[in-house]
Amino acid sequence: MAEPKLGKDVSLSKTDDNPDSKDHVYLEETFYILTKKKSVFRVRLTSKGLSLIKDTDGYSKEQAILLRDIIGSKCMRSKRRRAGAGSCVCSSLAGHHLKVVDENSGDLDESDISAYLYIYAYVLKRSRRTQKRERTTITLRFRSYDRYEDNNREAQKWRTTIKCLLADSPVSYTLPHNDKKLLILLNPKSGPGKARELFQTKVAPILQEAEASYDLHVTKYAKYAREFVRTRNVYSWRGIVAVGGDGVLFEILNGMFERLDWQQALEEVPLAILPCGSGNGLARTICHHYKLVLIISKLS
Ligand SMILES: Nc1ncnc2c1ncn2[C@@H]1O[C@H](COP(=O)(O)OP(=O)(O)OP(=O)(O)O)[C@@H](O)[C@H]1O
Repeated sequence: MAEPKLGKDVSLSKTDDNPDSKDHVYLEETFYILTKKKSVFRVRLTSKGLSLIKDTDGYSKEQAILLRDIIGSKCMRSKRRRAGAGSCVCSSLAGHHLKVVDENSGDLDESDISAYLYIYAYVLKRSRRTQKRERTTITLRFRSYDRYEDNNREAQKWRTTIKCLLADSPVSYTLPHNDKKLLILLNPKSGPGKARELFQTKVAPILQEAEASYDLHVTKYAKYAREFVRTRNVYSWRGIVAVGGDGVLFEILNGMFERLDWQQALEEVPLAILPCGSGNGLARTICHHYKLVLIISKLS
């Protein structure tokens, strides 16, 4: 059954910044929240990010998710319901327990023709003493059309536009693609020896949401990272990420400087550090210098 234009839902989390409303608007749709039927949301995708405008009784309130906090998005389809499970997908959505699966999963709910767009953001939250990034998922449900394929096309349009904006490439109907992977050099001995676990539990899921593919190399001995960077074709990666303490980044830098093409390599291949050491002094210094927030995640 075809839904009217308003027949779309959005579940969202609050943020405190507002993008400039004069920004270029790429896409705009109206959605409503099923739990609060009178709440109508206009969702805008602008060059600054997502703008969620709630209109109630002539009064309008705007919330925003800045583009710099958005890391990726994914189109999903609802999951086949098991016997005894709730019969209404919409109520699950309202309770944030919507079961969605990948489009090519064999577990699809063929009776739900909606396409769901999940947008992943890590929003900076400041309190008096701490600063942290909070994972936020915005779910947009597309069901204006009576065929899944048409709803999915709409959702894909949003996804492609978000991807183009994130990649800083011209907005088009085709996904921008960067076929280069990240090179991750991880020192399993750094700090309390938890780098591998931290990477798998905290970092890998974020890279997956961002659709950032990577080659992971675990260092086997001291000077492994240095030798690796000195001898490999570093241009085949889009960047090198040190996962460990100061030592592993120091090795990477030394490896770069030992190359004959060190100048070009340093100019073309960005370096990064994911602090997992004991002191992480270098990461702290870099963050302090660039006025960035250093967030050291702990295993729970
Ligand atoms: N597989 C390995 N086995 C033993 N040592 C290694 C291995 N891989 C790397 N190393 C060495 O471990 C040293 C220390 O690593 P790293 O700086 O990452 O951790 P850390 O000293 O605990 O952290 P921090 O410098 O923040 O205190 C590095 O200089 C590196 O040469």
